[in-house]
Amino acid sequence: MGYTIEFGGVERQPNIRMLHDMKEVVYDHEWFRSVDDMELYYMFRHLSLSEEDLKIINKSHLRYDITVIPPAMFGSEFIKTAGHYHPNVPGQEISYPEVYQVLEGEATYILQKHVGDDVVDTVVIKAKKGDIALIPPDYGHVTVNASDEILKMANWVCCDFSSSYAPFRDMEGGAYYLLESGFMKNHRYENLPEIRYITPTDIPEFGLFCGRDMYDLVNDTEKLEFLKSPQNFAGLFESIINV
Ligand SMILES: O=P(O)(O)OC[C@H]1O[C@](O)(CO)[C@@H](O)[C@@H]1O
Repeated sequence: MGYTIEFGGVERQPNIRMLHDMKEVVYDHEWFRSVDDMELYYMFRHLSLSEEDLKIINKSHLRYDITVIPPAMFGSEFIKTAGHYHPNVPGQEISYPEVYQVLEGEATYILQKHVGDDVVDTVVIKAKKGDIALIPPDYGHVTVNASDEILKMANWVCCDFSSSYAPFRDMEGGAYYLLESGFMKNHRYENLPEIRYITPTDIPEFGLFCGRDMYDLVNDTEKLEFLKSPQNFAGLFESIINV
């Protein structure tokens, strides 16, 4: 099967996340056992509109990706990404952040912050077309498509690290599942905080504006410095996540 997109006049081939990749993290294990493997979502990584842009992006140690998540249910749970954390920036006590923009459809971003063994903060950002959602340093994150439309979203991220999936797998998913009936705590996590809801927002300091295509930052990659050196922007991240 597969799914392709056209970007920069080129047909792009995705990495495909299969249902069986999600064995440990789905809420409804009974449903999981009752269905065959299937394609879930499509990840188009390292995109650029031109060769010139690609040189700039690579030189800047950045990555622009598009992810397409068609609507689906995992039994009673809405389709979601596997969930991952980013590692710390070498030599720093802070992990790499990321920024998403919804290109089509609606996204529900579920963020969780770990301190030691505990999740100390859980944040939900509901985003629609054009909206910007920042994943600050030290927040693991899952994207849910809780709609009946295709979700297409883009991200800018530093390309110098690999994501860590084990914390989500080990806990059988994120801190909260999003079910048809609403958010459900994952009881494998102890003392979970209640969800805080924040809204997508412009971040002028990073050149990010809801409704303005963030791909254009390829022409102003200094604005994306926060993705590589988050330690220099800690105060700003705090003010964005703690509104
Ligand atoms: O890596 P996951 O958790 O499957 O999430 C999917 C999306 O997240 C990213 O890895 C960026 O964090 C995208 O490249 C990818 O398409």
